[in-house]
Amino acid sequence: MSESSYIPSLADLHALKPLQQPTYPDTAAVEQVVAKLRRLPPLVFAGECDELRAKMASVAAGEAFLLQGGDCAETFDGVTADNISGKLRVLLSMAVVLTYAAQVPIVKVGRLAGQYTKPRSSDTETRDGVTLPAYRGDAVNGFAFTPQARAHDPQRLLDVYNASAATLNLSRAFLTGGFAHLRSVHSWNADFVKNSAAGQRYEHLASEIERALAFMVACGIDDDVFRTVDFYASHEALSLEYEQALTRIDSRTRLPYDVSGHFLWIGERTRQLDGAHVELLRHVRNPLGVKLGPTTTADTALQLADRLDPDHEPGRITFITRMGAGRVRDVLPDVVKKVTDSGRKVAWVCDPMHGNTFEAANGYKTRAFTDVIDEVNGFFDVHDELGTWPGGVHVELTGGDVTECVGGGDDLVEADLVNRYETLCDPRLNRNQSLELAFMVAERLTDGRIRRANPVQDYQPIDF
Ligand SMILES: O=C[C@H](O)[C@H](O)COP(=O)(O)O
Ligand SMILES: C=C(OP(=O)(O)O)C(=O)O
Ligand SMILES: [Mn+2]
Repeated sequence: MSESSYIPSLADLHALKPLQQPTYPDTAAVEQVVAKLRRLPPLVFAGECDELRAKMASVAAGEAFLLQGGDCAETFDGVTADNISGKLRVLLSMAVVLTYAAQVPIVKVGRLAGQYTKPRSSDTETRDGVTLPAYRGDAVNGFAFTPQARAHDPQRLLDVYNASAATLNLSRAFLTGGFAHLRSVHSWNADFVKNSAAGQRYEHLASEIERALAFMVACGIDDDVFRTVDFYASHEALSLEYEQALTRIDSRTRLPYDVSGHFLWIGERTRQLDGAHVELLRHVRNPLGVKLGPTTTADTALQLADRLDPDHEPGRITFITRMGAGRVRDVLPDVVKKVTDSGRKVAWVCDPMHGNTFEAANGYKTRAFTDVIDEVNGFFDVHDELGTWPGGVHVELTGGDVTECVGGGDDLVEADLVNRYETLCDPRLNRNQSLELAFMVAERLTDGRIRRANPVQDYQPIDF
């Protein structure tokens, strides 16, 4: 743990030649925006970040499971009540499936209220012979394919702050105001999934929960303890201007926290050991994620852990592995084994999305649900084999009925992608596919729990 109040300056960070940054033409305008951001109040309370770090320590210790999900790229237009409640609904229903079926405490973290900046494979995009800057998320530029929209505009960082504040405000209101009450477990299911196999499975489980709650109430137990849930916000800490301006000294501890979100992660493309993103985040006290792709070596993971968490603080580091379905079984074992053998207890989380993207024949960027499931199975297999804890999943999803990933119960095919392809960056699981994933993960967790409880007996997986 860094016990110092030191916060690297933006000039020092830029001297490290950060990757994936916007090119702002007007430096005075950037300075003005940063000065405004510095005056704005924190979006989250540092004490909440400590609370989440303690929960992530339970994940690392094998006593809880992380569910982290939301859009690949949030958009300013997407800050609507329907959209926000849709994402919360799907996350709450997934969490209830995991908690009830697998009987493991679930740490719930949204990819929201700050997920506005995207690293890209290419700096430019070409359409019909016209080349413009690539879309880098609403924090940087607009999606419309015009030179005006694609120009990098620092004023957008203030819009990110406002959109994130509105999203957090409504999320907190929903989650503490009754929307998340376990009594509402049926109402989180959307009409369009009620008739699907996953939707019906969910309805069945929701009815069981309702009966259990009614039983408790009849026994004289107040079910008000189920009225609210703990929920946290996370995003990739990519924009140095935004993240540095929102890094503040906490009045309780006198230590720096990045108060733009509770949990921040460093992306696969910006996790260089001596890079600016590692430099900024190693000085903040938030729980941190680091994405690890298929080229990661155990040494790299260990060096990152040493740099970001020199004191081996419980809950500080989460490695979010995204190796791809075809690589996870080859690459992950050595990384997990060597990190574990070093005595480190990190949280291991599977992102089954980013290693499984491909372009469909009709040009849409998509992912196959079978690959997503295959990577999650590979992740569980590797941890089962090593006796380590598969600590969570990190998923790009939405509450809507979109058609962005192929496969799943509705058997979406490439020709369906055109119907509701709404993401501005990567394809997300729709609500139905997300629920199916939750049931699959719950089965793996249940199998593991039974195996641990009865190590020498044969067992029949429970059908719920
Ligand atoms: O969300 C992750 C990245 O920003 C995204 O996968 C990059 O996509 P690209 O390869 O289309 O640039
Ligand atoms: C950019 C992302 O992932 P990665 O860094 O793993 O490519 C992301 O999670 O949106
Ligand atoms: Mn993505």
